[in-house]
Amino acid sequence: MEHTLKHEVIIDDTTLRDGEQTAGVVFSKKEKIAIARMLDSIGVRELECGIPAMGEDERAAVRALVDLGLSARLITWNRALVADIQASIDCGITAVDISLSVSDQMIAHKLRKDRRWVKEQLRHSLGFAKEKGLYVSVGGEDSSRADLLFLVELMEVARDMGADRFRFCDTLGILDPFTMYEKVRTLRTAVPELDIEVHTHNDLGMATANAIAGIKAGARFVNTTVNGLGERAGNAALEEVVMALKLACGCDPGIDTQRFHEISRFVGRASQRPVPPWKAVVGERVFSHESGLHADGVIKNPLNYEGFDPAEVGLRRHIVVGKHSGTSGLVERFRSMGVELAREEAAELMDEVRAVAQRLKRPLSDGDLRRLYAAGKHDRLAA
Ligand SMILES: CC(=O)SCCNC(=O)CCNC(=O)[C@H](O)C(C)(C)COP(=O)(O)OP(=O)(O)OC[C@H]1O[C@@H](n2cnc3c(N)ncnc32)[C@H](O)[C@@H]1OP(=O)(O)O
Ligand SMILES: O=C(O)CCC(=O)C(=O)O
Repeated sequence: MEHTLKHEVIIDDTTLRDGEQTAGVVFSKKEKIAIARMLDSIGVRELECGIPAMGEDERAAVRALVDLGLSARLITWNRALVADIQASIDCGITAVDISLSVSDQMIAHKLRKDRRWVKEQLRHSLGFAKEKGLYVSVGGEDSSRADLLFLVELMEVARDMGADRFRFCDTLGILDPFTMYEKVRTLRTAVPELDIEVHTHNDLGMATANAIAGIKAGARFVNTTVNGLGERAGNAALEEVVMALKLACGCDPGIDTQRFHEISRFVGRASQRPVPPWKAVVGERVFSHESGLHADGVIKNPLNYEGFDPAEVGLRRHIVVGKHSGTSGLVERFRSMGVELAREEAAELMDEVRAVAQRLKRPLSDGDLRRLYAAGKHDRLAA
């Protein structure tokens, strides 16, 4: 496996399509516009923005997004049906994902067709889309369970008919990164003329890892959603994929990450799926340090215990005082409250700090600390 990325990576964010498919989530048109503007402004180059076949409300939202004149390319999701594609065209859309189930499981038991039908339907719908001058991603739903030779056949049809890329979907989120790498690499080698897009789900907690594996195997496009929203356990999170590309793969996809926290909070509210404080990259508390040795290390030099500067994603560092604290963390926390505490004084307070944290089952607030300090001072005066 190659460890450094040599090719460009384009983020196609599908918060407004797969993200909104999270069971129970609905974005208003206004929220869709705000999300699209935010993603566009931070440099996301492509937005999968809806499904015009759904009806008039969805079409109105897609049209409104088209009217924004964003820099990002807008792409819609379509079944391999001329009517779906026409509905996208009617919204002013010039790029479409044409989706077909490609695993034998789904071909037989969902579409209730056979491989020949899938190939024919691809030819028919892709032919229509190209005739209309559209940019096309051919979406292979359930690619991860499909026969690779059949995928190669479909990709060859797609390539020969002028498709712009093939979307390899781990629809059920069942792959591990090593298998993902091998499958995408095989397809990339077999049909090098057709770009690959990877779409991963988080059912086994590997959406981001699989997205990165697909990119490392040669995929040029990657799907993400803000906060990892999406069907079931969600998709690869935008903030995770971008930071992993930058920090673990040495590849900058050109995104201004400083607004990640703000965008995450907005999408959390709009989706009514609040972001857990421990959510990787954007969780409110992922730069909180309580453990004595960690707090000491991070105070001396943040790089000791932080892989990147919290400000890079719009967050702040917190020194938390609680059951696992040590003297350095306590001194630093008092300093931030305007109280200069000698190390010895802090050491004397430690037992009480632990006891309070243990009793309350939570970290100590500024108020708790002031009370402890005042009581300690009183004791010291009395002694
Ligand atoms: C993996 C994914 O996330 S793919 C994206 C899926 N997203 C969504 O489903 C959200 C939006 N969906 C909808 O609003 C509706 O399902 C619509 C408008 C697409 C279709 O609605 P309806 O016509 O009422 O049908 P329904 O929802 O029951 O869809 C099932 C039909 O679509 C067919 N179908 C499913 N996928 C495809 C495909 N890729 N290409 C062609 N037909 C397909 C099924 O075979 C079935 O056809 P049948 O009734 O002849 O058996
Ligand atoms: O484009 C496609 O075929 C489907 C994309 C998708 O949402 C999935 O497979 O999970």
